[in-house]
Amino acid sequence: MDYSDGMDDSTPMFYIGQHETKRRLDVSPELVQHAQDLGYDMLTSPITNDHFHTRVLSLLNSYTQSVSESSQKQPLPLIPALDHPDTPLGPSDTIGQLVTFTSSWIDLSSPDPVIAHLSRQVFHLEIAYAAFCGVTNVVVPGPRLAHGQNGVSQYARAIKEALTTGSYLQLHVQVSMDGTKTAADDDDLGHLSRFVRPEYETSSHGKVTNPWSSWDAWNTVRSICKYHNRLSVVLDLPRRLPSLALQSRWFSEPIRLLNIPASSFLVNARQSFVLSKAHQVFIFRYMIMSYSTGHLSPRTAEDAPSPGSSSAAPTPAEAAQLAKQVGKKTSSSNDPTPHLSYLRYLQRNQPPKSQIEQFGGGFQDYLQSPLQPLTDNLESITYEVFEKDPIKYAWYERAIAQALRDWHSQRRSTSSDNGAVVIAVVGSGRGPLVTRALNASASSGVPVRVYAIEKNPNAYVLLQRHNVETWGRRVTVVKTDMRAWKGPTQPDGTFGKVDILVSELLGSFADNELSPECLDGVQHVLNPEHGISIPASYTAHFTPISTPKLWADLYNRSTSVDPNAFDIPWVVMLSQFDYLSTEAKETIASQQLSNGTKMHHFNLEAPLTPIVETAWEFSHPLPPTVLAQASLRRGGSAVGGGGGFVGGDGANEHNFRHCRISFPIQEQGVCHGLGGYFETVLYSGSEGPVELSTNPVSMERKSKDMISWFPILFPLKTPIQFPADSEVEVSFWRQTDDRKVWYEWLVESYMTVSGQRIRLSASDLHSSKSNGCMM
Ligand SMILES: C[S@@+](CC[C@H](N)C(=O)[O-])C[C@H]1O[C@@H](n2cnc3c(N)ncnc32)[C@H](O)[C@@H]1O
Repeated sequence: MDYSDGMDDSTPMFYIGQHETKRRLDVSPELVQHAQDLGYDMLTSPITNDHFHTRVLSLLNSYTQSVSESSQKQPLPLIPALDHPDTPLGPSDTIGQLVTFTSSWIDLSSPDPVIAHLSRQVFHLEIAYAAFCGVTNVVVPGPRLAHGQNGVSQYARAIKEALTTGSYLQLHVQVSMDGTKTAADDDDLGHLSRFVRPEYETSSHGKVTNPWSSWDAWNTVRSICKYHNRLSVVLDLPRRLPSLALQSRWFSEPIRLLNIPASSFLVNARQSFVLSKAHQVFIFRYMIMSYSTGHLSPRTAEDAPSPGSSSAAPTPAEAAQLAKQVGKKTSSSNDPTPHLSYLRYLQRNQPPKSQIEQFGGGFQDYLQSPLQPLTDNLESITYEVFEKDPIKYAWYERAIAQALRDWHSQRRSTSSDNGAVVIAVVGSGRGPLVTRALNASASSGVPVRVYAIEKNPNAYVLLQRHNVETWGRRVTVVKTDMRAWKGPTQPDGTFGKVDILVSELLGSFADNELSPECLDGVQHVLNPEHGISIPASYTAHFTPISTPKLWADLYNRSTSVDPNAFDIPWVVMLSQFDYLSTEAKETIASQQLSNGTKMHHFNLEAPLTPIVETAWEFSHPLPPTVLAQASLRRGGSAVGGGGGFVGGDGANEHNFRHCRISFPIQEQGVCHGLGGYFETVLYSGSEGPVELSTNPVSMERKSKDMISWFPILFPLKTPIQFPADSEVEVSFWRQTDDRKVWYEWLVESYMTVSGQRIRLSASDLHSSKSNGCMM
């Protein structure tokens, strides 16, 4: 089968994945087996059938009649318990292979109290029976958006109540990606909304046109349900996908199932069902995410399940029909499951994973407390992971080699007696940067004398071993805190100076592993005339993000094991999240279809660029005056060094930082925290800068495929909700006393109305002081 051909805009011929309510077809284990023989993983089934539906309608009819005949107030109708003919389901060994649906003809968000009351009863009867049978997956049609916010809250309340039933039920709220019609909006004759009394009628037949309305509704539902971990989304993919901003927002949500209606498929010139390029890109991204977040259990490429698509799961009636056809399957044109075959084709032809996706497999959205290499001694395995980075060490080698070449060409004097440039790798770990310094010397032809300084006594053993086995005893290994090192010991017992200080003490937010404090403390060994530091400078960057998944994780921690969870900056490979502030609105591109028509979609070639701002910068070496003042405050002498690390109040004042930055917000959203990144200039000389970056805006350009650092998350205890076209203002502090360094952060939301700037809401002032880094 060839899916790659030009696409046609004609309407597909048949539908799959509609859950069956009209017929009573019991979900037997044989039927489930048939579906699996056809290559499906799951089967969809309604929880109740039209027998039950008819019973409820007749109850409503008799109630309406009795109200019209009697002048007295009638008690609200009560639906009796389910009867055996009301449901195709029963407990069985195969119940786990079902995706079940609650009735789409009820209206939990109805403004009419009678309809709402009946709907709630139907819903709770169905949920209770599904839980009793051992069902795990229940799809609930989303709220009717035309009923407005009140209807959504009412709907959310019912969902919250349902979540207390059965501790294994996963409730999936079915919403359309772009606010268009969903199953809940069906207006067939049996829908309860047809029976709404005139005084409660809303514009429910009016079209909801805001594409963000279903995301808004979902946001309300999950907020009211406190980000419950058994509550997720079934997303209906329309034929034309909405803006990339809205798509990207959905990616940050817990999507468990994609529903791809047959009407969203195109037919190509070879009469095969295919999806548009935009759909393919969306599905590929979803596939990566589903596997990485454990939504789907990965299998081998050949027999991997369809991508969580309820479209790929047939109904009992379809499975029975397809089971009859399967024997006839001889050629591709006779394929009884063409949509499923196409999804499996996409699955086999996914784009290759990036370095970071390969390396980070299993780490996506996994919260880790930041390393504190100054206080703690790292284990060998941690160093081993660093050393796998294909970029970081190569870039350091480039930087050192360039510095040596410049040194040589500028005929600078050196701090050694034999003209060799003195290099000290401070915080050398197991020694990879020492090896790179020696390589740089060899490649540039500039002789060096190398010192390896490390305070971790265990890593020190390996450094000594390397020196004997690999470096030919060319390196002087010293076990000490770099701040206590007095410099290279000279033959006369005095201490010499260093020409180039090489260090890698950077954390995910640049300075969070106390690189500034350590480098200040060792700067006294650096040649004051022309000594250089690699890195020369580093900057911390951040941007507001939405990350419901991580917020839910932190909320659970904060209510159980870790009450401070929201006051800790977490290192995390951000995966299921959305940038809230992006460069200007996206552009529209059009694709010419083979029948001549044009299909418009948001420009996939120009993805949205986040706005990531610089919080602050640190440069090394410090100007001598700043260092002298700090040293005096510390109680040491203004010249020389080793005056002790921890001193009087204000000794580290020069490493205090503060910023207040405003981010434009294009679309409505919820901020759950700040994503933090860094950039560093290792060396900038006659050949231009050598830089590393984890900043999403520059990482591709500066250090593509670097894997050593994940971003850092500064979370917010109370998510900040804001409207479209507003502003988020972030205040950030790097605080320090004479013992510790920590961060404080505050997020506020503003909107300008008729020229007046209004403060809408604000987060708590968060502080990581109790978890700060000891100096
Ligand atoms: C992030 S690791 C980098 C190790 C190695 N340079 C690499 O790139 O693989 C930082 C190293 O610096 C060491 N370190 C941190 N603070 C130090 C200090 N004040 N004095 C000496 N070593 C320090 C840690 O023990 C650790 O080995």
